[in-house]
Amino acid sequence: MTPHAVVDVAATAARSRPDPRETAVLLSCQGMRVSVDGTVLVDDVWFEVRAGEIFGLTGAEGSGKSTVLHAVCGLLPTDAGMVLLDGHRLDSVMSPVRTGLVGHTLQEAAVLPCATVLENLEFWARIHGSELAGEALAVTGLIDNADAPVDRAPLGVRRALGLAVALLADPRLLVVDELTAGVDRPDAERLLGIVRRIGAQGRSVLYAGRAAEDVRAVCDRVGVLDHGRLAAGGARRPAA
Ligand SMILES: Nc1ncnc2c1ncn2[C@@H]1O[C@H](COP(=O)(O)OP(=O)(O)OP(=O)(O)O)[C@@H](O)[C@H]1O
Repeated sequence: MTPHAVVDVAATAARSRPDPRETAVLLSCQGMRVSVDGTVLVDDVWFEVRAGEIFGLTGAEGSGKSTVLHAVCGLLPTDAGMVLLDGHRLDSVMSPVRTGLVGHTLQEAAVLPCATVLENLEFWARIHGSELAGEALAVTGLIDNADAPVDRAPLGVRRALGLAVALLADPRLLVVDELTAGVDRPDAERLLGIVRRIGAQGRSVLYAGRAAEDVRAVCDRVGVLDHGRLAAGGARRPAA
């Protein structure tokens, strides 16, 4: 079945990575419905994220973006439809986060507020048994802020730390929520640059945010959520 209400942004720039329109489907969300205490939060949500693709979800406050992301990460159960990750039904496999298939920015990364950016990253690296702290530090550009105490670091640095932590398990799919909300413009641009770099490495990204301009600036294709349902929408991705 074909996902609907998603506009193909199409490739606008020459890329070194494979064209995501021609790669295998990594995430397939087929008619997802999520309810909490009998209230339907999202319903009939269809979209696909292909290998190496940056797929965006945007929509107004409360439209259901975070709900979809939590369900994709296995953190909220779906009660109708099907979510396939790498061809496997989400409800029939181990937590995609625990298995390292999916990494996300849905939890607070700066858990040691008085410690530095690097110490926080190393803390999470130990939790994940990961040796990728150096690589995560490099791709997020946090090398320059490694010694900054996180409680005094700008929000943009804390958000970049969230991305770095999410990369520690080397996930096939990176799930990113509200990366630029409340961040000043220069830092927002830096964060969007990190997402582009991560995509350029061939990793798939599911990127959600209220700031439609930012979502369109980094994504290959964009779906717009409206009151828990996917409506039309789209944008063009600028040249790198
Ligand atoms: N645990 C919950 N129990 C009941 N209702 C919830 C719960 N979580 C979210 N909601 C409601 O579900 C709807 C969708 O919320 P969600 O956070 O997914 O939207 P969003 O698009 O991510 O919003 P925002 O842009 O503000 O982050 C909202 O009406 C919200 O109030």
